[in-house]
Amino acid sequence: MLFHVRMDVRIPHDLPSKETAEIIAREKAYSQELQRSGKWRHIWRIAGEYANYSVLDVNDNVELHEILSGLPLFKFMDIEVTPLLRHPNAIREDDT
Ligand SMILES: O=C(O)C[C@H]1C=CC(=O)O1
Repeated sequence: MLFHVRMDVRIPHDLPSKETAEIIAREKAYSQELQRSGKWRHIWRIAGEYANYSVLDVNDNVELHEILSGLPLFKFMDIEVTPLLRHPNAIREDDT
């Protein structure tokens, strides 16, 4: 199942910089591992914002929730999820 996910990151300004750097490093490792596994298909920076658009390919809503709630930055994010399905006019065969 494909999901489009928007993540807006709002790290409190008073979080110590060492802690911020450590969370961001863990976030990178976590998302890159999921990208390597194929579960996290796309991640795009939204120009001018500390936010991203991502496409995740997961088994079900439960797995999506587990992945998103496991993000090291989860508690500092606003997340918006949109379920996707194949468009009837799509011509790419390898993109279900
Ligand atoms: O958009 C961001 O920078 C937050 C984030 C979510 C996954 C990731 O690798 O970075």
